[in-house]
Amino acid sequence: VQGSISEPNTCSWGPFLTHRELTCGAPQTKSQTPQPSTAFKVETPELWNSPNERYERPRKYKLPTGWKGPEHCFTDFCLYYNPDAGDGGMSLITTSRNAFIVASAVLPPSSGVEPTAYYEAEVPGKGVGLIANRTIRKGEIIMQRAPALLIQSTPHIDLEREPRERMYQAAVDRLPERAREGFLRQMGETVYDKAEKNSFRMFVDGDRKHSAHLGLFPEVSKFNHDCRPNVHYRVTNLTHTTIAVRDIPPGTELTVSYIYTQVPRSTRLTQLREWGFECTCSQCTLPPLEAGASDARIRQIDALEEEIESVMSRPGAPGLRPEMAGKLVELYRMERLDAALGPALTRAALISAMFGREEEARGFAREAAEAVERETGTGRKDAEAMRGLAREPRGHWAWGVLEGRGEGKKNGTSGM
Ligand SMILES: C[S@@+](CC[C@H](N)C(=O)[O-])C[C@H]1O[C@@H](n2cnc3c(N)ncnc32)[C@H](O)[C@@H]1O
Repeated sequence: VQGSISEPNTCSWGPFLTHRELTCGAPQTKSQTPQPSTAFKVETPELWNSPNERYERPRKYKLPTGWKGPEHCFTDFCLYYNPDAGDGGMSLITTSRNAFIVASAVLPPSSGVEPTAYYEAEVPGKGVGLIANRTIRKGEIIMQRAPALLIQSTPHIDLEREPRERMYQAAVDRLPERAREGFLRQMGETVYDKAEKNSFRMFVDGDRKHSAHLGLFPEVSKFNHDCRPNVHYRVTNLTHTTIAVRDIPPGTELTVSYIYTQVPRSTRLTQLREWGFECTCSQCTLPPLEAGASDARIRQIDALEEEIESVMSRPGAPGLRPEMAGKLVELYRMERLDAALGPALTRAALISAMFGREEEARGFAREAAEAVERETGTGRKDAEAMRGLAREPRGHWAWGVLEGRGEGKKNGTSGM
């Protein structure tokens, strides 16, 4: 599973990392527009005191008290560990610089809903999964966790099997008992296999060399995949956060998406096969007629987003129509793409504001702020901008710039 310490949405849709796909979030570019801050930049501002700090000359990386290592080195990569770090112990296989960054980071304490809000159970066709024990409300944080194990991608890919297994085994052995047991309960035969099947991609040092890591969060790894998940996850500042994107009734499985899902079913199935399993989620197993209708909606979403993007990039946005806003959001909702609503609601709010449709603009903007925050974390500029629009649409830069145009012109004629 993926994510980055920094840009919250970076990679945060494709879940478990494989070395087949090391480019951060490659397939997701499209869905991220129009929020520039969620583009696939790999930045980790939260871990540095000043923007320049990460460019300072290398220094001696003296690890804070409690950290041990280096051990079991392979070229630049060694094992470091601290039984008191994170949520109950952390092991790192990385460079001394990265170990310093991670060891010095101040992580939020583990949090989320009470442990009895969900339970583990066998889910037909998927292995073990997580089931809601009570209604989990949209917006509730289910788990916020630090990694138990971080492995830099280079040794994961380059190291030969035997020394790698020894190094990984040592990293797991250094974890306190609870974290070690959690790690070993993850799906997979060997330690390497478990890392392959259960890790999230993370970047500890922006776009610098050796920044990419596999992050293992044993509790989080019990979420199964669904192409229309009811839980969104993000990886920011070394922390993995899962959050409900709709109300989840008791007895329902909690799911995240391992891939970018706004593609036709056949593409999703192929990607998940590469991943090593045949997807049995409700969307993948739809009868042919419904699967066809779903694919058609995905194509419609694509076409509409492209059209909106294209017309909005031209002066006066010729061809933009107010009804495009509601149509886009409606398609997302019909497809149950609740985990990816932020950009669509943001677009809808802006279009409504441009045409001076106050109530619509306020409504979309309010929802957009919540969705963007769920998807990218709190304190983001995009969410703040949407809150501003919801509060005071008439004060927004987009307000009324296309007012009086487009009403009744349903077929793309701009009237400009
Ligand atoms: C990270 S683990 C999820 C937890 C796992 N089910 C377990 O028992 O520990 C990922 C694995 O779960 C299974 N899985 C997850 N989602 C699935 C789905 N939608 N359809 C079929 N198998 C799924 C696959 O075997 C996949 O490799």
